[in-house]
Amino acid sequence: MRAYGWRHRRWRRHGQPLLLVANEPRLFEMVAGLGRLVFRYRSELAPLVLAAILDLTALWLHSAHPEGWGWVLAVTAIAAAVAAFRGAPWGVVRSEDRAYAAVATTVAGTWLAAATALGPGQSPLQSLLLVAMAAGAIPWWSHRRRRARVRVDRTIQAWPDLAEQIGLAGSRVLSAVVDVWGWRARMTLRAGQTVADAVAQIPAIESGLGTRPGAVRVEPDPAHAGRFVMRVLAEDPHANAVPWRGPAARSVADPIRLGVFEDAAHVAVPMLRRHVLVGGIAGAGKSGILNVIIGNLVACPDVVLWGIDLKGGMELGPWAPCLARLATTPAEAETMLRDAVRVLEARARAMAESSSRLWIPTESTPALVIVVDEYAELAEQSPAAVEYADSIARRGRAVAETLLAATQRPTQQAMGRGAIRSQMDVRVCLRVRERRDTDLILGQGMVAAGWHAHDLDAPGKFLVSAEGFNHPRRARAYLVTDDDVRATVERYAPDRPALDRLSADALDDEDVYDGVIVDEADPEKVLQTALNEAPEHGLSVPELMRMTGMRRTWIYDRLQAHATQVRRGRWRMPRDESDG
Ligand SMILES: Nc1ncnc2c1ncn2[C@@H]1O[C@H](COP(=O)(O)OP(=O)(O)OP(=O)(O)O)[C@@H](O)[C@H]1O
Repeated sequence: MRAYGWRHRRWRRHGQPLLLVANEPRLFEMVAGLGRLVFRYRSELAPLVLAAILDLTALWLHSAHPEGWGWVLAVTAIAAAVAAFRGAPWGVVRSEDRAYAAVATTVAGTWLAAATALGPGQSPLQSLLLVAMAAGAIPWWSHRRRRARVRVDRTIQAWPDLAEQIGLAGSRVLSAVVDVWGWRARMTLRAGQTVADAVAQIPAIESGLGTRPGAVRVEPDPAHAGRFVMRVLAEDPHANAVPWRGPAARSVADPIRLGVFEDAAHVAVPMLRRHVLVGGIAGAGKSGILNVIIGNLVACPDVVLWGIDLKGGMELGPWAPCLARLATTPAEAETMLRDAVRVLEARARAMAESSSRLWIPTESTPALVIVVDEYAELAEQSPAAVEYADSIARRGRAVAETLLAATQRPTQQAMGRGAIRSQMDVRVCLRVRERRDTDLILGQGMVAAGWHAHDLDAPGKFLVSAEGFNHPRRARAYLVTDDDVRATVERYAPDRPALDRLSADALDDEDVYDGVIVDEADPEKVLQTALNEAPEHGLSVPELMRMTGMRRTWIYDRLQAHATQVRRGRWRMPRDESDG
C-alpha cells in the first residue's frame, strides 16, 4: 500500500490537477534521495566536489580575468603557509595533517593559477586535475580520524531512532568529539531519567551502536543529574600492559600513581592517613597493585614499611631489604601488629601531651605503613593479630599508622569479626567473579551504581573508590616486573629510614626479636647477640640501628667483617658461627 504524505493532502485541498503530479513524486523522491545520499557521503565525496569547484572557478576566472593568475598564486602561497603553520582554516593540529593541508592547498592553487591563465580545457590540465585529485583522495579516504568523525556524525544523526530502540527515548546528544581511542559524547536524558537508567542500558547501547561488548562507558555529569558522558572505545586503551616508570612519590604525603585511566590520565591516589583495601580474584593483580604502592613508598624517606606475608614471604620477600620488618608466620604477624599498636599508643600519648592532633610524617618522625598480603589468611590463622589490626584501622590515621591489605573476597569472615572493612578509605577492586563481590570490596550498592568489576577482563585492570574518585572509571595498574623490584630495592634499600626514637622505645625488644635479650650498655654485644639470634630471613640495617642505637656506617663496618647477607639488605651470623 502506498503512503500518502503532506504534499498529497495539500494538493487535494488546493485542487492540484492529478495529471501534473503523476510522475513528480517519483522524480522528487529520486532527487531528494540523491541529495540525502550526497549529504550522507559528503566527506567521502569531498575530493570530487573540490575538483569540480576548481574546474568551474577556473572556467570563470579564465573567461573574466585571465591575467589574474598571479593573484591566485599569491593567495595560494599565503593559504598554504597558514595551513602549514596554524592548521587554519581546517582546524587541524597534528603536524601530518597540517602538512597534508598545505600540500593540497599548494597543488590545488597552482593548478587553478595555470587553468586561469591557459583555460581549464588546455591539455593536459584536465588529466593533471584527475591525477592530483586521485593522489589527494587516497590519504583523505583512508584517514582514520576522518572516518571516525564521519561515523560519529552518522551515529548522532541516527541517535533519536536508536534511543527509542534501546530504551532511552528522549535522550539527546549535546556534543561529541573524536579522540585517540574512539569518541565521547555529552548526552542529556529525558526529564525523569537518571544516569542509572543509562548504566542499565549499556549492553543495549553497545548492541545499538554495533560496537564490541565492553566498548561503552557511561560517566555521570557531576553538574547535572540528567546528563552523562558516553565514551565509546573503538580500541581498548588497556589492551597492553602499562610499564612502570619507577617511583614518582617522594613523600608519603604525595598521591601514589597506581596506573592509568582509559583517557591516559594518571590514577594518583592520596594514601597518607588512609587505610587501603585491594580485592580481586586470584591472578587479578593484587600483588601487582601492592608492588606499585610499595615501589613508590620505598622512595619516600618519611615512611617506614612493615610487611606481613603468610605465603612464606613469596610476595613481599623481594622487597625485604626495604621493609623494616617482615613477618612470614602467624606468630610474627601477631607480634608485629601488637608492636604497631604500641607505637600507635606511644604516639597518641605524646601527641596528647603536646596537644597536637596529627602526627606529621617527616624523615625523623616517619609514618608507618603495614602491608598485609592475603589478609584472609591472617584472619584465619591468627585471630589475635586481627584484634590488633582492628585497633590500628580504627585509631591509626591521626598517628600516621595505616594498613594496606590485599585479599580475594573481603567477607566479614575473611576480614575477621571487627570493623576493619568499614575503616578502609581507599578501595581498589580488581576483577571479581561475581557481581556481589564488587559490593563486598567497594561497598553496598556499588554494582547498581555502575561499578562493574566483573566486566574487567585482564589482570591489573581495576576500579578505585576513594575520596575524589567517585565514578566507576576503569584503570590499569602499572606492571612492576621482577627486574623493576630488584632495581628499586637496590636503589632505595640503603636509605630506608628507621622508626623515630619515641616509636622505637615503645617496642619491647625482647618480644620483637623472638627472645633476643640485649644488653643496652654495649652496642657491640647487642649487635653480636641480635645477629646470632636473627630469624632465618635475617635483620635489616634499620632494625640493627634501632637495637644498637648506633649509626649506619658503624653497623655496616661490623656486618662486612662478621655477618652474611641472607637476602639483599638482611643480615645474620653464618649458621656455623651462630650455632657455636
Ligand atoms: N598491571 C598489570 N598489567 C599486566 N599484567 C599484570 C598486571 N598485574 C598483574 N599482571 C599479571 O597477572 C599475573 C597475576 O598477578 P598477581 O600475582 O599480582 O595476582 P594476584 O591477584 O596477587 O594473584 P594471587 O591471589 O594468586 O596472589 C602476574 O603474573 C602478571 O603477569
